[in-house]
Amino acid sequence: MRANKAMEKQQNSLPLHVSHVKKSSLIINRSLVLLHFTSLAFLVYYRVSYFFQVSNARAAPLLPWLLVFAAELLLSFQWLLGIAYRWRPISRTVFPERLPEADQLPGIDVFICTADPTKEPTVEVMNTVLSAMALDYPPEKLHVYLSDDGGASITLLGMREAWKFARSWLPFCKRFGIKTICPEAYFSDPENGDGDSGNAEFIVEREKIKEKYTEFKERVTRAIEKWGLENEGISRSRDHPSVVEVIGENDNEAANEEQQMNNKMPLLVYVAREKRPSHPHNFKAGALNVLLRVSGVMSNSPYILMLDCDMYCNDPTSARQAMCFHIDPKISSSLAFVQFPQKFHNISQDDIYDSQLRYIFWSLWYGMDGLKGPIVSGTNFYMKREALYSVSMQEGIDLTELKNSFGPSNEFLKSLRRNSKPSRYDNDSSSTLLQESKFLASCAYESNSKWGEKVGFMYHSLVEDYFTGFKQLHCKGWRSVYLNPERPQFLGTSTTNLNDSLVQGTRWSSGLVQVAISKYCPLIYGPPRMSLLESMAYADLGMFPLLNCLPLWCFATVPQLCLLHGIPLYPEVSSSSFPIFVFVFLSALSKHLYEVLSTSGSIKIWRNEQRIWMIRAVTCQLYGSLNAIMHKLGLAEASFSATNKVADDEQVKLYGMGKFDFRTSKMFLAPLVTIILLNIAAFVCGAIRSTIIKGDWDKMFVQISLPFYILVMNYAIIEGMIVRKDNGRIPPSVTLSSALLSGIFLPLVSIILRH
Ligand SMILES: O=c1ccn([C@@H]2O[C@H](COP(=O)(O)OP(=O)(O)O[C@H]3O[C@H](CO)[C@@H](O)[C@H](O)[C@H]3O)[C@@H](O)[C@H]2O)c(=O)[nH]1
Ligand SMILES: [Mn+2]
Repeated sequence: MRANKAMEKQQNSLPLHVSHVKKSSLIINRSLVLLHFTSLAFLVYYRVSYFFQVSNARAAPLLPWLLVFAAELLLSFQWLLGIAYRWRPISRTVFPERLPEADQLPGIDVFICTADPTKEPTVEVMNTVLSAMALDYPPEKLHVYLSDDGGASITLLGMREAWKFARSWLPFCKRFGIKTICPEAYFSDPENGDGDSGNAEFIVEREKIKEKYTEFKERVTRAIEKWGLENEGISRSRDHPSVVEVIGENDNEAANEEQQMNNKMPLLVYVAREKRPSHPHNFKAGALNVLLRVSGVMSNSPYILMLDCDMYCNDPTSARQAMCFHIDPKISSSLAFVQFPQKFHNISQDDIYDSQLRYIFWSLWYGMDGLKGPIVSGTNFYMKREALYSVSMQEGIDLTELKNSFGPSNEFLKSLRRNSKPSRYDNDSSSTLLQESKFLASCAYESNSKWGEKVGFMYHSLVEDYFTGFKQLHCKGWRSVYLNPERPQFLGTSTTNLNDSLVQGTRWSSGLVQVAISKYCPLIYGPPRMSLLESMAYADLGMFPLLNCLPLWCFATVPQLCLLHGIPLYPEVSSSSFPIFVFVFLSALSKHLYEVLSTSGSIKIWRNEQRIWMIRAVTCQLYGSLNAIMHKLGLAEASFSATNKVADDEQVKLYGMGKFDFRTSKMFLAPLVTIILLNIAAFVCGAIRSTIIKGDWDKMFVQISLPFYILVMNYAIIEGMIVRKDNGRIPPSVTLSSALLSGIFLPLVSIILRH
């Protein structure tokens, strides 16, 4: 109701947000598309006409030739899909100062997920909780829920401690206008300029709060030590009943103080859903669905902010910024969510693993915003609750039908109808509501319902965000917007070592390919439901692991093996078709270079991104794709291994120096080492053979240049194999065994290729 009033008022006043098309990128992008398209057309013409030559006029056996052509086609197809992102990039600005009065703003529920207290340190998780509580929003309209999939008592204890500290932290932030509302970030950077350092009162207060924060951390750390000893070797995360606790509920002293000082606190709720080994728990999507239900009966805010536990609020204004879109009557009825970028506090200058996902958040999402909006990106978005329920909530819907979709809780069904009227959790009904919440968080609740399939977050894929955004939202006509203000609104912990980055990449690839090879493949499921460009953008993301790993494996091996046998696969330097290949290669590189440079990157960043693109394609994208295929065949189970957020000093140091940390499994190292060894062999032998012995270098020019390029770009791997002596190098045993394996395996492949 209130939100509606706010909307009416808004109708006639100044706009809350504006968008503008990025004209110069649009022109440059479309020109590059035209150039690249023309050169690709020539390339395909060359290959196809070669194919129709009389067989004895052909210089190469058919198989390797077909393989490189297929690889060229796959990469070209991927490029074609990617046009969608470049077509019409837009950017947005908001004017939160034009928002209506606080009492007219709609309620917000914040969902934070944590899964494992050993990988996700409790103090860090509590910092996320505290930062969310300190958002600049009316406290009675803000409700923070933490889902603990670890079911760990230490997390609950951490919440109680965090609540106590919040009673000092929140008023402090408000009183002095603190922007860095995450206490750890605030206190670890004394020069952040937040607050008035000339003000004596502020300085005294800050010292007091700092002390309180240190005490808070000490109490949690002591509790962790105790908990660690008691729980050594026991894992409760898979077998426990549901626990729901409203934090600070029975704290009478606090309640009095709240009243006296007019110092209201947001509602804070701990939820550990029931887990039983016999029940699939559907990872993060399962946790989010439980939070949707529990919050539905407790606060039922019409908007939800989703946060991972490793992603804290770095600025108090994101909620108000997001509301600039959500309460705008012109777009509100079709707007599902406002997405902010994922940005990270632990990125080094070189960012060798592309941990900041620059490409996605600095370029692709602007392009999607010009279509129907960016993809749900896991965290940092303000979602309309109703969009996830995917039923229109008019009165009079059949009750059995609702129960079939949403499960048996009457209390929850009631919340569906009150959608825009949040009912604040109050003491009178507390024990019945808690009972109901525990029921809503039990594992049996979802059986015989449509949760995960038609309602809430989707279970079908390990990348629940991508798939939910696609099937539940954009395919149903909802739209989204992307907002990337200068000051990062959220800051997270990214993976900054090779192992974590590849493990995470394998999970993402597997989840994306799961969708791509199902009936929900965006190219098939999308077009009847959304525009072609939008389907292409979704398809590009869903298929990129497949569209990268196959061609890159091919380019890393086939031309090289053929070079060793003197089989040419490309036109000779003097041929009129030679420039086509040079042009395609340069045009592809320059497109990427333009995108890096125009988003404040450097040539070094460009090189690093090219390198990690190659490394990922032949490792995690291959394994992820295979995993998805095996899963489809019923040969593998889905597993979500959460990334490790505990920093290791040595790893951090190597990452900071821009040096690879090769301490990862053989599964990832073996392909890298094998490919490098093959390329060294091909380059050295091939160059000698075709310049000195045979003198056919102009026929072999491309095939000699390719391994050269690969080796130069990936010098870091050679260095790791041969030059480096530190702990992060590639163990000589791995190099040796890869050499042995390829010594046996490659001659076999060569035999096949020659026939
Ligand atoms: O069974 C689980 C597994 C994970 N999580 C939580 O999910 C979040 C994301 O997990 P994380 O290990 O940090 O994975 P990332 O790869 O960093 O996450 C990215 O990829 C995920 C999909 O794979 C998205 O959900 C995330 O938002 C996105 O940041 C974390 O808060 C976890 O605590 C759960 O709640 N339950
Ligand atoms: Mn994460």
